[in-house]
Amino acid sequence: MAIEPPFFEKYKAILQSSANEKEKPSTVEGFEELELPLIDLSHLNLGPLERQECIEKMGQAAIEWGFFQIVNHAVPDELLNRLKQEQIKVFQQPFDKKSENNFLNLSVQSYRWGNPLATSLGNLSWSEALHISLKDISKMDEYNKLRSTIEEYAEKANFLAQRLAEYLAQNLEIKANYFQENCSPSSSSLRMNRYPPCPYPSMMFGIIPHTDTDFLTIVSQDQVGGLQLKRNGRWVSVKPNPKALVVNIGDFYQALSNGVYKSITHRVIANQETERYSAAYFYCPTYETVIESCSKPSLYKKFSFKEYREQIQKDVKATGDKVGLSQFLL
Ligand SMILES: O=C(O)CCC(=O)C(=O)O
Ligand SMILES: [Fe+2]
Repeated sequence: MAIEPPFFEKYKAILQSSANEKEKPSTVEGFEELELPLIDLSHLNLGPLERQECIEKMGQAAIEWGFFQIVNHAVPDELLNRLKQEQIKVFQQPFDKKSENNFLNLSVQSYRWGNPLATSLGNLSWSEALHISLKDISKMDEYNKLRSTIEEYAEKANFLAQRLAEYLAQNLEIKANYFQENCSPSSSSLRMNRYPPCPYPSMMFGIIPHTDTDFLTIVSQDQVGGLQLKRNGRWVSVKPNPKALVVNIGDFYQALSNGVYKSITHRVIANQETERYSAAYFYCPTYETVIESCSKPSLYKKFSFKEYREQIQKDVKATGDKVGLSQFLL
């Protein structure tokens, strides 16, 4: 039975009606490949000077790039490899099974593919994902070793995300226990992405341009590449580093830091030959948490995670896109 989602059937009409359009998404230019600022977390344990330098470097990357990569992050390679192997196994299931409502006993829409609301070439995406809200993890089926591996990974990722969020807070006027008070291991989520080879890499994305709805995201990616971020108005490719995890600032940290840290638009380009896997851990507060700028005058209205999500749902329905933080500008 076929494992691939029926991308072609779904996108056929858009592809045909756009066949003569000049306006194609710019997915295959010769993109510059850049190495993200590299933060060696082992420097945090060297001495007070090295520690301060490391924290400042992280803050500077969050200001100037909204992205950085970390090494010596204490998540064992063995665990990351195991997560990827389990991820491969689950995506190799037949499409009919993956798209069942109670697949793995997860909530509806945990398994996602393509862009269900796509109306034009610019918002077609050629990927599938398992988006797991970690509050649902205890009821998830084990399925090989998937659930227990996710549990193990989520614990490490949560610990790491909290530390990163707290170090970043030290450069700003954010209370030391802010994240401890507002985030819990079950308020975050893990999104496992699979990007199958795409026969139309010049016409569509792996994931369309977006910012992340969270404080920060930790991404583990394989060596295929394809992640791009918008930097100074241009798309640049992130050079994969087998030793590093990628970290990016999300909308909530941008709001909390009053625009100092940047939630940068990023995307994944499609690849004609090679399948790609990634896993993104979204470090989020509880739904009720109200996010408010840490300094005055505030750029943004205060909002709860719940309100933010509802606004996204409204905007996606109306415009096909999430709009995001600009909806909350004062
Ligand atoms: O696959 C990647 O490298 C990034 C994925 C991503 O941006 C996301 O899941 O939000
Ligand atoms: Fe993302």
